[in-house]
Amino acid sequence: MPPRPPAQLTLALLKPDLTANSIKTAKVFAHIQKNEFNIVAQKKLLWSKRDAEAFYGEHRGKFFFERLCGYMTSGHFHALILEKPNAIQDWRALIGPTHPPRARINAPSTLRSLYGLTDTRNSFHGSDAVDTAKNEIGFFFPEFELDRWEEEQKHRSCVSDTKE
Ligand SMILES: Nc1nc2c(ncn2[C@@H]2O[C@H](COP(=O)(O)OP(=O)(O)OP(=O)(O)O)[C@@H](O)[C@H]2O)c(=O)[nH]1
Ligand SMILES: Nc1ncnc2c1ncn2[C@@H]1O[C@H](COP(=O)(O)OP(=O)(O)O)[C@@H](O)[C@H]1O
Ligand SMILES: [Mg+2]
Repeated sequence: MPPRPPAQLTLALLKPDLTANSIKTAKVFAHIQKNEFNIVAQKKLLWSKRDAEAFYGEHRGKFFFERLCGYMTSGHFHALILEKPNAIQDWRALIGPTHPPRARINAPSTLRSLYGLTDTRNSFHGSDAVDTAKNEIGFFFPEFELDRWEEEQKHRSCVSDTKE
């Protein structure tokens, strides 16, 4: 049996438009389970404008920054830590390209094509790299012990290696 690739964590958001619709939210959690993501932690929260501007600081000054912050403070939303091998890449692939109208043409089975409304109101977020994921997990889950999780991964891979 080939050794199981190491697990990875990513930060996922189900944005306010989606979270406001409990039927669509339930369908998205079913997609998460079907795609074998383990939900390591989750919380439902409401952002202040300050929170939104801090999280999306890389986009300050872009034409859509104000509408993005307005959107992200328009209601409660779910933040999740998802775990699986290649979690970052797999979650980005599942949610699809940033702009739902284009996703409906180029990536019709992705979550943003299925549930996204407009370029800004695209219903999902996923960390775009390992360092981003680490920062974003710390932003939403400062209480999560990332170092301890990484130690546990090392231990799991040692145990599975000795079983080979
Ligand atoms: N490059 C550029 N694109 C723009 C600008 N204004 C709007 N857009 C794009 O056109 C899309 C639709 O613009 P709007 O009609 O204002 O926004 P909307 O349809 O309410 O959709 P969102 O605001 O994106 O939720 C935006 O999502 C942007 O992608 C702009 O000033 N410059
Ligand atoms: N051209 C755009 N027009 C409207 N909103 C945008 C545009 N580009 C990005 N956004 C909004 O800003 C968020 C962050 O942008 P970005 O990091 O580039 O995309 P992603 O969320 O796919 O990583 C997007 O999820 C979307 O809500
Ligand atoms: Mg991004």
